[in-house]
Amino acid sequence: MTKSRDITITEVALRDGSHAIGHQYTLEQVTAVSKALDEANVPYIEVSHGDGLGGSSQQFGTSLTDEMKLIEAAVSVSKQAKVAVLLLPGVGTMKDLRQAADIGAKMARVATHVTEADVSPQHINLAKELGMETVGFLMMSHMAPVAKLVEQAKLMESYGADTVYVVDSAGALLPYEVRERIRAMRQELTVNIGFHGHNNLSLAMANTLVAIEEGATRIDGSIRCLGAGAGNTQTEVLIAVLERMGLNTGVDLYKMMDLAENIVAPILKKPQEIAKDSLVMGYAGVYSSFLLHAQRAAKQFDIDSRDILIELGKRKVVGGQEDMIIDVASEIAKRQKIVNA
Ligand SMILES: CC[C@H](O)CC(=O)C(=O)O
Ligand SMILES: [Mn+2]
Repeated sequence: MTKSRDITITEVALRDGSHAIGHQYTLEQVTAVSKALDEANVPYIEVSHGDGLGGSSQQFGTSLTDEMKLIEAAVSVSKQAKVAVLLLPGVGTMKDLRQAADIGAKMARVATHVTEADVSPQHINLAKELGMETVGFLMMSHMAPVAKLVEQAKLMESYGADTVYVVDSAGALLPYEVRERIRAMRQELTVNIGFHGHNNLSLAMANTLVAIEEGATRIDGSIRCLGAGAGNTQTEVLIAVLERMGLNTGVDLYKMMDLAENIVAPILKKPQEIAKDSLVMGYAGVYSSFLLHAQRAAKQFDIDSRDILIELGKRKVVGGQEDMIIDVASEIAKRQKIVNA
């Protein structure tokens, strides 16, 4: 019999990692990764477009493969793992959620900007009606003070979320900021608390451990750091660290290392690292999913991608405002032309 898990891992490479590869997952890749994750006893595998169900578009990036086909493939090879989907109300629809449930997704993670939990009740309710486990996912958590975050988390709890996540979308939170957020949520909420980090400031692991110390039991990771920006907390490393701490995830470390090395590494065009742009994202508090968009815009306008990211951070641009990246790039280019004239 499997020992009960102290920490429940959701592997997000097949969703968050979609940003890192321009949403170009193939059916073969998703099948191979899901099968190996299932065999390693990972309990939840998230599969969707990087921006969640319905994200495939010019604005966010067009998927190579229909995400429903990818979800179906993951479900078909998962014997014990449950497949999760992400949904941003306004991007994904009720119809998308029904279809995902029909083909076997068992968990719905309903994501909103940290101050906009009130757009999530219909989707959380529908997920519950469909018999799915529900998660409220408060993105860009660094942008709200602790009291506001707790207020929004309580709203999601009141709508029926089984778990509420602090999501450090920009990889901008410092360990003490994670501590105060998770501690306050633990005091005020009765549901599970989760943490989703990004490694732009090399703090994803430290932040995850602080979150666990303060009572988070649901943790996201991406194998080989295959996530947006510099990636997420690296799942196989986290499993090793938690084992050293005497915390059981139920996940097989050797199988995860083999999967990372043999199947996931070849998917990455180059190894994940904290390069200048991802570092600036953490520093300036910019959405990790903006990375490739900003790099493309920098090329188009022949300017420094860091200038775009710094300006996006100043303007507090949030998910869904990807069109601002081009606006900002074109303004910077014009300004620079005038200065250099
Ligand atoms: C745009 C959705 C986003 O990638 C969700 C997420 O993983 C995050 O905010 O970190
Ligand atoms: Mn993320």
